[in-house]
Amino acid sequence: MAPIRSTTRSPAVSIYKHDAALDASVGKDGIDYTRVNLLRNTAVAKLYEDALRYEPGTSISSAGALVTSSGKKTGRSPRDKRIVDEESTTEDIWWGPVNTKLSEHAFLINHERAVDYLNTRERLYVFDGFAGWDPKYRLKIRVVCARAYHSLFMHNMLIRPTEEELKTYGEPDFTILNAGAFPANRYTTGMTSSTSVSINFKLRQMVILGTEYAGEMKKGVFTIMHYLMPKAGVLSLHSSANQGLRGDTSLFFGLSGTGKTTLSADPARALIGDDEHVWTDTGVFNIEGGCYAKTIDLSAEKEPEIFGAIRFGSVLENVVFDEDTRIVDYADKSLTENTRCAYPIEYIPNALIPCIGKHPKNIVMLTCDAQGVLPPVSKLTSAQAMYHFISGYTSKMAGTEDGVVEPEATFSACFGQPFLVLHPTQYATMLAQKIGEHKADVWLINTGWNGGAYGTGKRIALKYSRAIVDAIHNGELKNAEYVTYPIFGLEIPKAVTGVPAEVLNPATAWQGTPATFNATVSKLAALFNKNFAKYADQATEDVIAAGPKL
Ligand SMILES: Nc1ncnc2c1ncn2[C@@H]1O[C@H](COP(=O)(O)OP(=O)(O)OP(=O)(O)O)[C@@H](O)[C@H]1O
Ligand SMILES: O=C([O-])CC(=O)C(=O)O
Ligand SMILES: [Ca+2]
Ligand SMILES: [Mn+2]
Repeated sequence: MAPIRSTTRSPAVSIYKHDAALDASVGKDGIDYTRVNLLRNTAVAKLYEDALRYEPGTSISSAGALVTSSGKKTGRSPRDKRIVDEESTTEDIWWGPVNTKLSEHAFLINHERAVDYLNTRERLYVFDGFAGWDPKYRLKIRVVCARAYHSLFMHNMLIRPTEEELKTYGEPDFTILNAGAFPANRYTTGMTSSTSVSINFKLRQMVILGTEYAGEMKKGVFTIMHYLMPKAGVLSLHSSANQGLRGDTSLFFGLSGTGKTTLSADPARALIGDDEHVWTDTGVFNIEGGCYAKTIDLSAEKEPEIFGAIRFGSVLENVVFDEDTRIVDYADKSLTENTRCAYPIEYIPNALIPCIGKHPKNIVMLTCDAQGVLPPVSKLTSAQAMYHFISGYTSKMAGTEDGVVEPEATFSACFGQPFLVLHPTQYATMLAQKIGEHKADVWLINTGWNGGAYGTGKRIALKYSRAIVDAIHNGELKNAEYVTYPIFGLEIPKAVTGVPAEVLNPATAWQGTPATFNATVSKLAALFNKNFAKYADQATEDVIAAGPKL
């Protein structure tokens, strides 16, 4: 294997300014690229063989997917995420709720720990890929890791280079050093546990210690894009996207578990991407080359596209299967509720490749309301759209984040607070401008509870949420009659084809007493108001007025 370091740099990246002096030092990322057993962009079959041979807990499912174990951590660890405080970015970063400072020195300690671990492995995997389908904004991402599982995961999730692109790849723009099987030193200044996920924008590196959950790499790339894209004047989004036959694009925003992946896989529409996009002056592009679907309770009947994407090449995490038949039991939550599958986007039959769409016509904000009081669908004014985007209300579902065991009301700005690098209002301002310019319609869909709160009511049927999405796409809802939902001031359609009318209004759907209903509405409205108070000094009058009125 030839050394993969070279001094050439492909011209694809125009938005990321490289400093020659800094590049020279970054080039020395500590990894010995001349070593033996350095496996770069290795064949999928070979990664299967290595994972099966060297990584305990690895199997092949009856469908041919690689079943892997992510070890102790089966979800992300947001409390262990750090961003390096250094002069070139410190003024830009939204320090506070999600971005915690790490000193440059502490980063170097973590970095050295990761490098020493990686360099002393028997085998080392390198995957060179891209983030971003639009060549103008594309980043070259290198992933260095010790597990074949992690390399295959990123092979699926990043955009896979052609042979030609690999030959001329040159230096990466960003490198992820994943030494997840090895812990951070808890006595390093700034560490609060043995898990550490840290990003250094100056050195263009991310270091992972003490967690083997593969989603950290994927969401690390997203965090990097959430910094670089707005700096380049374009808007990064925690959303899925698809496109109808007439080229009409829809975005589906939503926090984890709200239905981005599920609802964007639609046989009538081409899939642009399931989780991370960027809205530019020319349209929308996917950041990723693959999808990462939740598989809990997955069935071929309800989610045929996703079920069918689970085959040779897919990485299936933390699922339980029958010892004899190797058939996966998707209902089994014994390892985690956050069971997942990562597959290349082309495993979805109607994926749009390259994954670039036109300007969005419809924008859906997904929320999974475990209180059961937000309507299954409502049409938002532009002020309401801003209010709900900045609020980012949902109930965190069990599993995706370490420590969450049952639905928990949360406000996650821009429907993706854990991944924001700049202040939420910076993304919101860009979104408002784009919605106005392209006259997109905005909808709020509650894919959560209906008829009562978590514990008494139940989650709204997927077929109803799909019928609502269809009614948005075929124009039925744009021309529907609406009633105003009190307190929240939301416009609810009186009828939607395929959905029982009583389900559409939380008041008529409610199975409990009117008193518990009113109390639940008031409780949630108060939570909204309390949360929004922190943005009040930055929001305009009409946006503030778009919130609930108690
Ligand atoms: N009415 C519904 N609408 C959408 N999804 C539903 C509904 N009812 C149940 N579900 C389930 O909820 C889950 C939605 O998860 P999905 O993978 O789409 O989340 P996501 O928004 O893509 O999150 P992440 O950002 O973590 O990937 C799926 O397991 C799906 O089967
Ligand atoms: O990052 C993950 O593990 C999955 C995901 O997409 C999210 O949480 O938004
Ligand atoms: Ca998803
Ligand atoms: Mn996501």
